[in-house]
Amino acid sequence: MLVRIIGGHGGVSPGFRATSYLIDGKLLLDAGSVASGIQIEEQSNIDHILISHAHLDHISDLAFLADNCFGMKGKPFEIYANTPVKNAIMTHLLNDVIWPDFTTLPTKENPTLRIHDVKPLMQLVLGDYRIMPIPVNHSTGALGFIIERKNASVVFTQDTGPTDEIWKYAHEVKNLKAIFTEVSFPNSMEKVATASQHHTPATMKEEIKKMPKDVPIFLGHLKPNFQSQLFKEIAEIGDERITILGSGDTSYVF
Ligand SMILES: Nc1ncnc2c1ncn2[C@@H]1O[C@@H]2COP(=O)(O)O[C@H]2[C@H]1O
Repeated sequence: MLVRIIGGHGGVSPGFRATSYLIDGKLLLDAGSVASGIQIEEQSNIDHILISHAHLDHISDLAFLADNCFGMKGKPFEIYANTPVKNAIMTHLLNDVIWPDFTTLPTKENPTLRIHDVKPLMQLVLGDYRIMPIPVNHSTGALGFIIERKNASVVFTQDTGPTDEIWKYAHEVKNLKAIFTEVSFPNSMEKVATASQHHTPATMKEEIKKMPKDVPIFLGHLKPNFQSQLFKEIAEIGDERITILGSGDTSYVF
């Protein structure tokens, strides 16, 4: 499984892109930077898109992806989201006011985007991938995913504060190769992190105790304005398994 970090930050600023991870060029995990971060031909090769939650930094590029690839693919981008998240996207983004409803364009029968309901804890099979969507502690309907292909499984919590269920599932997974999760705010901003359901390095240090042992941990969603403080405080966790997602277009093979 090749995981390409198109964008791995918790905000947008020069050098920092919002969350979009591309798996094997075909399966996209969140649409925070897919349109701004990769070429249009690569965008049009994507088959399936998992959306973790409805916050703008995870869905904004659905709009630009649809516009870029309109009429190019010959088939829709198949999007999978929890029902409240799907409803939010349709009501607040693809509502023919903020952006055209690309789930009916160019035609209802053969649209640019098609959004399917994901049921939490019901396994989804998309091509070669088996995907378990698991509720996490973030905004309404937020899901993390455990994705398995052949002999590799990877946990993606996406945005979350301290959470439990996904770690219970992670302990049951065979061939777990990596955990992608988040640290958004420095320790001095723990109140904001708690209010907005995110981690600080201090809360991540506790969270790591719930995770399966000896599995590499990738930390993303750092807020752009707190990079240097976050790098320092994450180093102070003192865990050799940790890699911080950087600003470059980086890929990892599992
Ligand atoms: N209570 C809050 N106080 C300050 N900022 C917040 C609060 N709630 C949400 N936010 C910010 O709004 C952002 C929405 O997207 P995120 O969840 O990535 O990160 C969130 C925070 O950066």
